[in-house]
Amino acid sequence: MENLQISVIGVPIDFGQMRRGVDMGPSAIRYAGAIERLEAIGHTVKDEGDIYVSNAAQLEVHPKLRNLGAVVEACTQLSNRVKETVEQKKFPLILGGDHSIAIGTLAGLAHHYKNLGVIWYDAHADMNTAETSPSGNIHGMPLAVAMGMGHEKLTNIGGSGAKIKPENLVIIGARSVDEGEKALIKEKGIKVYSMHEIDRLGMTAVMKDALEYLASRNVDGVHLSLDLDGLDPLHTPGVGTPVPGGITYRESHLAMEMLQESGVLTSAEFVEVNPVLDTKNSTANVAVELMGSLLGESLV
Ligand SMILES: NC(=[NH2+])NCCC[C@H](N)C(=O)O
Ligand SMILES: [Mn+2]
Ligand SMILES: [Mn+2]
Repeated sequence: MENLQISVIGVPIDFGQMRRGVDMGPSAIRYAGAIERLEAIGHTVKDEGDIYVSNAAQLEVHPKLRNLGAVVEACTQLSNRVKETVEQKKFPLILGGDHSIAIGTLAGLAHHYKNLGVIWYDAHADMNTAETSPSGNIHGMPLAVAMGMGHEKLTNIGGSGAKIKPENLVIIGARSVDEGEKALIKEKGIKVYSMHEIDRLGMTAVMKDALEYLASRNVDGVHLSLDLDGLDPLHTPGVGTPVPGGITYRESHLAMEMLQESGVLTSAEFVEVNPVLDTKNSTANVAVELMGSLLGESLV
């Protein structure tokens, strides 16, 4: 296994949704031992600290995009930091924060990767716009924004236009998808492995197929965006929008191990860890354990 230079960037924001506390996610993940765990594998890990997010941020209020200004400000900073990290040939590992931060991550990656593959490990499809969103929560919108859809203050972060191609996206674990999102998935022909495919084919076949699909797209990098609510809330209770019937703990380790084995991963983010809703930091612990598998820890 290749030893990486990993830059850990925390994004302590909870403005992309309504359950306060997910801003403490980066701390919880650090306290669960993320840095030490990755160092033990043999990587060189630099904790770059957190992006500054004012916890009083009511920068711009928008009727259908909750805390728009605060999200734009944090994602703009994150986009710059991710861009710099890639330029320095380091592996960006982003700790959330709610999933709205993926807008910044993908915008930063897009400066370098012109044909990026994205694996979206999530109970949700996160491709609403202000028009389709049932909640107005921006954490349900990052994939739409990255595909170039939505409010221009969001789509212009890190430069205008689309940051990823719909045909380079793979969603794994979906089981709570809104009507507008379903229409968009159909329209764009997006590859989704819902819980149905995971149940039916098993995680081994799903990951094999997903990785072959991305390889066939000739991607120049692969970003993993892992929302802890992709797992079943039995394993990761500390999330704001839990959906029962999710991916198991073992299946998730297998998915991470297969992704590691493929050797294609170029960046990752772990989001939606909310310590206020958690029990004894168990969700942050799972995040760190999955990071271990993702970045090359071996069982024996
Ligand atoms: N990153 C997340 N947990 N997203 C949940 C989104 C839930 C719902 N689809 C919405 O738009 O509000
Ligand atoms: Mn989710
Ligand atoms: Mn999500």
